[in-house]
Amino acid sequence: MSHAWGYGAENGPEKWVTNFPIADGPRQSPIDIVPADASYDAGLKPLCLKYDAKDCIDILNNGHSFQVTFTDDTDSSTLKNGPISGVYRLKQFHFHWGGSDDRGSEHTVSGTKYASELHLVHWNTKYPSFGEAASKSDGLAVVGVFLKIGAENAQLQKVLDTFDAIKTKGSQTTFPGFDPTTLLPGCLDYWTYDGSLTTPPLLESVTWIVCKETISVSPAQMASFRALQFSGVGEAACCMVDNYRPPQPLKGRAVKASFQ
Ligand SMILES: CN(C)c1nnc([C@H](N)S(N)(=O)=O)s1
Ligand SMILES: [Zn+2]
Repeated sequence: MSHAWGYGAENGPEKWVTNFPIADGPRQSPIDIVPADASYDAGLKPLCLKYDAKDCIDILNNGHSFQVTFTDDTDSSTLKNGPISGVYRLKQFHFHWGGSDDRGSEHTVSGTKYASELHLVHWNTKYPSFGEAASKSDGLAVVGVFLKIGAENAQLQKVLDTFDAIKTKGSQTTFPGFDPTTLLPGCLDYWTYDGSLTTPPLLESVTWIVCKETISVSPAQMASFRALQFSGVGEAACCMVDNYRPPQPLKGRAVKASFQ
């Protein structure tokens, strides 16, 4: 790959293996979730997500997506229970989306693609930092939520209202006091499996927790996502669309369901 990774024909998901050979590893993400093949596990606990809006710091266009970053030096915004042991701290959340409403999610459900997918990224506090945790098989836990085209999402709109300030790569603005709980579906039934980061370095350190229930997003709101740019100031403008990795081979992994 001649330059940094991205989602274009020259540097996109099919090319990542050149610089990141783990792209062909045994526990890559995302995957196609087939509910009929998922086994109900009565031992799976309900998710315990407790977030403090005071931990929300800023929002950044990182050239691949936009991310909302949280202070993670205390256990005030955490994920517990579910399929994990111990306490995982919220680091950031971000989204993936398509160039049109018929695609954009990373995980799919029996082949169904959603318009977007929210990822809430957490790290295991048995390790001293996110960076340390990211290299451990039980280091990270990402909660995924599908965005389905429908009614306008008023809570999501609070995030979209910052977009004029983060249009181009590297731009950021303060974003205090946002509670990501408001982006979660009412029902927290989930599928879970052992996987990886879905962008380079594709580290195989993620316990994926994908919610069965979707949240809504309107077509107009999706158009706002697509007005963001992969490109930086002074570069040829390139709309931020199709920033998703397609499903990867399951390679014998089990997908468990927290519900019957
Ligand atoms: C360093 N962090 C927080 C992340 N690195 N890669 C991430 C991927 N975008 S994902 N989709 O969360 O695996 S998130
Ligand atoms: Zn992601």
